[in-house]
Amino acid sequence: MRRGIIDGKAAAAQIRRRAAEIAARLRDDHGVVCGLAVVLVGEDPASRVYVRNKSSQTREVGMNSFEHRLSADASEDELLALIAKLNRDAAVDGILVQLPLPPHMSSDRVINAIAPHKDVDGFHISNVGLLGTGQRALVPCTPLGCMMMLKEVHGDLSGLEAVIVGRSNIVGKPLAQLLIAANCTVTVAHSRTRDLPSVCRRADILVAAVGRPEMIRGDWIKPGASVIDVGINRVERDGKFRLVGDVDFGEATSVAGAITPVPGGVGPMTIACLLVNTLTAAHRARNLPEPVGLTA
Ligand SMILES: Nc1nc2c(c(=O)[nH]1)N[C@@H](CN(C=O)c1ccc(C(=O)N[C@@H](CCC(=O)O)C(=O)O)cc1)CN2
Repeated sequence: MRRGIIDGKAAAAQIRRRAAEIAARLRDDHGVVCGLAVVLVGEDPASRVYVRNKSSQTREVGMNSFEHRLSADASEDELLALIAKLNRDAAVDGILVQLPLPPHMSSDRVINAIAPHKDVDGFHISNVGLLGTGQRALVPCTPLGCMMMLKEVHGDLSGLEAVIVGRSNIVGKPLAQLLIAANCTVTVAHSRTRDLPSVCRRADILVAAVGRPEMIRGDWIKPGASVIDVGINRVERDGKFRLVGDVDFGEATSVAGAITPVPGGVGPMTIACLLVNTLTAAHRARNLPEPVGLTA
């Protein structure tokens, strides 16, 4: 087991280097330039940053990036028409609609309109079902990044006790499926869990994905446990804004065996895994053998 602070930025950079090699091989050996379409609806400042980063990193690894922006008052039908066009576009291997969507749109309807084989977020109901039944799926990027980091720390996860705090569709639930598939014993805790601190203390792997700044305290952590902090919370301290996770990092570092920081932990891995999923989708669409050394 590797101990200490898990450097998500460095791990993501390494994945991008490997993604660039694979994209180059696709281009040189098969004449295919992979394409990722990213759709942003509205002007949410954080979403704009994430979309910009996704597009620039896509281009950096040698893939095509197609950015589509709709105004916040665009209709759901307009968005569905754009998705239908991208589904038909042979230059587009992956489609991603940045979340959250404005309140007048149904994210379920929108996500389920994406062709499942281009759903590089892994949110389409078909990919959710495939993952849940242990079949080949496109896997949501944040959970995929968490698994890569955990495998780097532990190697084999078999038999380990994992506690995930948070039951969202995009992190908690898919990560639970991946950890089960890796032979962990998995508990998904949430806001109604009784005596959350003692549930957390059971964990060899503790994942915090609740969106509550520094909720997980040092004395909730089993000594030596691996702590994966998925939270990204913007808080004001002494008149300045800063990012903190769902884990009290200062308290947790002296107890945990390994821990992801915020920023610089899970976040960068999310975007790197999007590139991985786009390459995976491009290989599967052409019945090419999937590249080795990319997934968890
Ligand atoms: N369609 C999707 N929408 C959203 C997803 C997603 O996976 N697919 N996840 C989040 C946002 N997100 C990617 O889209 C994302 C969030 C954070 C980071 C990141 O690198 N964070 C940095 C800090 C950045 C900052 O300064 O604000 C870090 O943790 O180091 C990347 C991607 C919701 N929407």
